[in-house]
Amino acid sequence: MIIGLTGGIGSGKSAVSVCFETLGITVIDADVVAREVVEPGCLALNMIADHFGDGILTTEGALDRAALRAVIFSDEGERKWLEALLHPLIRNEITRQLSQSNAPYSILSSPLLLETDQHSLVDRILVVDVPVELQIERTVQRDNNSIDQVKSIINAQSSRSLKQQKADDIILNTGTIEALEKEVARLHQRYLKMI
Ligand SMILES: CC(C)(COP(=O)(O)OP(=O)(O)OC[C@H]1O[C@@H](n2cnc3c(N)ncnc32)[C@H](O)[C@@H]1O)[C@@H](O)C(=O)NCCC(=O)NCCS
Ligand SMILES: Nc1ncnc2c1ncn2[C@@H]1O[C@H](COP(=O)(O)OP(=O)(O)OP(=O)(O)O)[C@@H](O)[C@H]1O
Repeated sequence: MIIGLTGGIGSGKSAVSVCFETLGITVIDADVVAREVVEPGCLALNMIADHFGDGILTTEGALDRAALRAVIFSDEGERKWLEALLHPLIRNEITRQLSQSNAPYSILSSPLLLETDQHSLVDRILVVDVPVELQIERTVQRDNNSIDQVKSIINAQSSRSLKQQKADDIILNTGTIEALEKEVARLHQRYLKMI
């Protein structure tokens, strides 16, 4: 069984993932996979440098993630171009990693589970949910980004209400990390019974 974990930027996917990993569950993180497919030497990185120019690379030849983030969240056309290149590669690598899991069930954590065809890889959808104001507050604190930058990323993602509609299970992450751990432990017991 594969559980798709989603939620907007800063909603708490990584925090939830840590709780599941502590319980022995394999978590594949689409953001981590997205980094793997653009490592130096990969064809995708060369294509990104051809398209955006060498200014999108660091002096060491790696992807300048902050520079690309600034470009794609201020220009929808460029974001679509990047997604068309990377999403098929990300999906292939996710599928490969999921097939190697030996855990009782696995989790695919992805901010774009519902926006991409990644949702077809999962059996259930778990949404980690917070009000947009808290999402912005936690992201600004974590990433040291401006409120406007975070808002432009949120605008590129599906709405809170659409995620709630598509969810089989919802974790409301407005409490403490301890409350989150308890909620994950409860869901874990439910999932084990479903296998
Ligand atoms: C633009 C990039 C280089 C910025 O890298 P950075 O290290 O600053 O951020 P990171 O990758 O950790 O992403 C942070 C968050 O941004 C949001 N985000 C990232 N890409 C997208 C996107 N295409 N659309 C909407 N939100 C996105 C997600 O909430 C994600 O969790 C990177 O996010 C990227 O390569 N994005 C395109 C690939 C993609 O769509 N990844 C999402 C997982 S499938
Ligand atoms: N219940 C909580 N109480 C306090 N802080 C929290 C809680 N849950 C998450 N956080 C903090 O909020 C920030 C965002 O959480 P997290 O990184 O897990 O979100 P995410 O959904 O993985 O984000 P992204 O989409 O950017 O990958 C982090 O700094 C995290 O430590």
